[in-house]
This record gives sequence, structure tokens and C-alpha cells, in this order.
Amino acid sequence: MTDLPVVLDQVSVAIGGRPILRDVDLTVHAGDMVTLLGPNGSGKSTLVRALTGLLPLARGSVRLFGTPIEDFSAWHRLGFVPQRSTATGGVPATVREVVASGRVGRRRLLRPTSAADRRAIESALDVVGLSDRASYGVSQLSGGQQQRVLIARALAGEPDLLVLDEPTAGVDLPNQQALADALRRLKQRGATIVLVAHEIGPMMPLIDRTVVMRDGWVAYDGPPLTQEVASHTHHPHDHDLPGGHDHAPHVSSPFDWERRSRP
Ligand SMILES: Nc1ncnc2c1ncn2[C@@H]1O[C@H](COP(=O)(O)OP(=O)(O)OP(=O)(O)O)[C@@H](O)[C@H]1O
Repeated sequence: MTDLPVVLDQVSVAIGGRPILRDVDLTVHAGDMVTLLGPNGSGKSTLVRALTGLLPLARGSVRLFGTPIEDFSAWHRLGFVPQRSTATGGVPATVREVVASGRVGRRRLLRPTSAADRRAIESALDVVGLSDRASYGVSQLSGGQQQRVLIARALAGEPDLLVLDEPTAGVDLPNQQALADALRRLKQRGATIVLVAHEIGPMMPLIDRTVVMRDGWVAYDGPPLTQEVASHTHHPHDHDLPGGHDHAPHVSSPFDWERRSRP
């Protein structure tokens, strides 16, 4: 099983000396869509930044497609949509240029844009509903629209592994549906998707697995959960006994204890 898209083994991350992730194990299987849920500050963004190589590990290891991340070079296989930020604000580039930059990893050096590049760029713009604004400057767009530009950039790269950090924050329902449709198409092509979300909405039917973070731990790893049910899961240290006091025993007892029952 050397080609598992993501394997985190006992990953711990500290920021400014403060432990943020603690002994996180996570395996994502090829073609799966996994959502990371959990309250604000539980470590979801830190987890995806660690698995995309953006943060150093204090302990543990990350493997992407079977390769230790420190040796990994096939970055064109990875698409990453960071949490909404001002990263694109003030950039003197058009929407189409930013989306086209998502193809860079797929293109051969100094080759002109191919028909396949152009198709991927136009399709990505269409999916996020920005075809009619393709020639606008990115800084002319609203924050939500800028987020959609970043999503389109990642989609244009046709990644094998797409990691999205709260892509639907500030995106209206029709565009959430459009994003869900895009992710479905990507999934049908065999891509693996890791999605950090607060609201699952139209993505729910696509989800194969849910991981719930709490205080830097994996509190649940199993069949898909809605945000509402996920908010009732607890991390292993919340209880003294397996299956102990629990607001949602039907979801939390077998999973909260996975860590402790492991040999
Ligand atoms: N650059 C940083 N400097 C200091 N602390 C940080 C930094 N990044 C994250 N943290 C802290 O790490 C913890 C986890 O943050 P993280 O953003 O990973 O959580 P999250 O689950 O993604 O939250 P949200 O849903 O609000 O995005 C928080 O307590 C946060 O304050």
C-alpha cells in the first residue's frame, strides 16, 4: 500500500512552543472524500497545513502518495485551497491569470498553454461561477469571490489530492452546490479530497468519511457525520471509561476509544 495519498503517523505540531496537534494518526485512501470537522481552534487548519508541508512537525511523519513529505516532489498532484484570507487581495492579476497559475505544475517548461490547459481553466471558472468575471482584477472582487478564484485555481490543476480549508465559508448556496458538483466530477476521476468544513451542506452525499478534531486530537474517525452530530463527539480524554458518559453514545463510544484500544 505505498500509494496511499495521505498517511500521518503520530503527528504533533507546536506553534510558538504551544502544542497544537497531538499524536494525530490519519490515513486517507485513494478516491475517498474525507471531511475534517471540529470546533474553532481544534486544529483542523493546522492539520491540513502540516499534511501539505506548510508547517514543520514536532514529532511523527507525513507520507504523501507513499513518499515521506521531506522527499516528496510531485507537488503538481496536490491542490490546496487555503482558508479564506487576503492572500489574493491587491494582487495585480486577473481572475483568469490566477486560475491559470493552477496549471503551472502540469505544464512543461516554456510550452504555450495547450488546449487541455485552456479547457481546464475555462471549466474551473465555470464551476465557481466566475466565467463572466475572468478578466476582472482579483482585487476588484469580494472576499467570497476571491475564495472562489482560489478554488478554481486548485481545480484547474486537476489534482490527484485536493485539500480545501473551509472553501464554503462566505459562499452562497448555489455556489456551494456548484462546488459540490465540481468535487463530484473530480472524485469520479479518482481524485482524493480532504475538506475542512464547518457546514457540509450539498457536499454531504459525496463524503466517505468524517474525522472530528477536538483540542488537537482526533476525537472521531469513521462513517460520515453531519456537523450537528459531530459537535457531540468527544476526545478520548473526556471520559474515564470506554462508552462512559456521553451525549451521543451512538457515534462516539466505538471511536473515541480507538486510540486507547490500539496495540
Ligand atoms: N500562526 C499561529 N500562531 C499562534 N497560534 C496559532 C497559529 N495558528 C494556529 N494557532 C492556534 O492553534 C490552534 C488551532 O488552530 P487551527 O486554525 O488549526 O484551528 P481550526 O480548527 O482550523 O479553527 P477554525 O475552525 O477557527 O479555522 C488555535 O488555538 C490557534 O489559536
